[in-house]
Amino acid sequence: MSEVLLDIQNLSVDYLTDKGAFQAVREVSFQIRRGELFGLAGESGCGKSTIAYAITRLAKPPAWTRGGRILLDGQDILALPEDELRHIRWRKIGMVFQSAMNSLNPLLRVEAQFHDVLRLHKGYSRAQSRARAEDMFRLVGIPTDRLGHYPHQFSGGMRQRIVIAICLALHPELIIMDEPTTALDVVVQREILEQVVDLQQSQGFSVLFITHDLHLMAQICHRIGVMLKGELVEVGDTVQISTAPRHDYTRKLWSAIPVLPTARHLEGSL
Ligand SMILES: Nc1ncnc2c1ncn2[C@@H]1O[C@H](COP(=O)(O)OP(=O)(O)OP(=O)(O)O)[C@@H](O)[C@H]1O
Repeated sequence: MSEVLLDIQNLSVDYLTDKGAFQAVREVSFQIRRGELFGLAGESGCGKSTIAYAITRLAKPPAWTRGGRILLDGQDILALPEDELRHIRWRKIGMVFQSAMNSLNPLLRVEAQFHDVLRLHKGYSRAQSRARAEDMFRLVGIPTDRLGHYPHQFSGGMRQRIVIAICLALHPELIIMDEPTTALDVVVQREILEQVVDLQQSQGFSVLFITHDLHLMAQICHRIGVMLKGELVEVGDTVQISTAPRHDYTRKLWSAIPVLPTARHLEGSL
């Protein structure tokens, strides 16, 4: 079994509102191993994104991480000073969110956006950034002569691939994908996720994949955690979660889906 990359221990996050503290995440613990695709499932509002933001420490008030530890490679992210955190964000943890394709700067050619990130985090020259950007474009299947184009010259699916490519350019150990393809049509969604699985296998990074779509999740993840109202009610191998769920709520989630999944059984590949 591979070593643990991310170890979340008893994580609790509140939102401090006028009416008092709302406990959005309560005592959640799970681990993600190196090279593992881990899915976090559960209905809207159960706390999935709150966990994603807590891991990156991008959560802003009124969110308040009340307790717990988030160890990345044994280092507690919650205890790090802000300047050290900046090194970890993007370099060690990459993020692709639902609206990521709109996070590209519309006024800058894509090549320049690669350079901004690579200069800032790796000190790359323009030529080094260009070479890395070309590699990344090849990796996500976009012709390299399109690096000089502006974001609006690409389709939504291609823009999302570009965001993934920029994220991968920094070689992160963990990529958090929060509903990364929800805004795209089903065919493009599938193509991108298949590509993420291929990239994950060739590059070896770990993924925390967040979606309300359990069916989709079961097709790409090795293990799945199921959340209900701020608590993690079940964690298991994808095959177990899809064929023999232990918790009533997991069964309920499956029964809400018309077809049973063909779970991707990747046990042993980790
Ligand atoms: N800024 C905020 N202030 C108060 N409550 C919030 C805030 N942000 C989120 N919440 C509440 O925290 C809970 C968890 O929200 P979160 O976005 O983490 O859920 P989620 O599972 O990711 O849902 P979705 O799939 O809809 O994004 C929800 O009940 C939400 O209403």
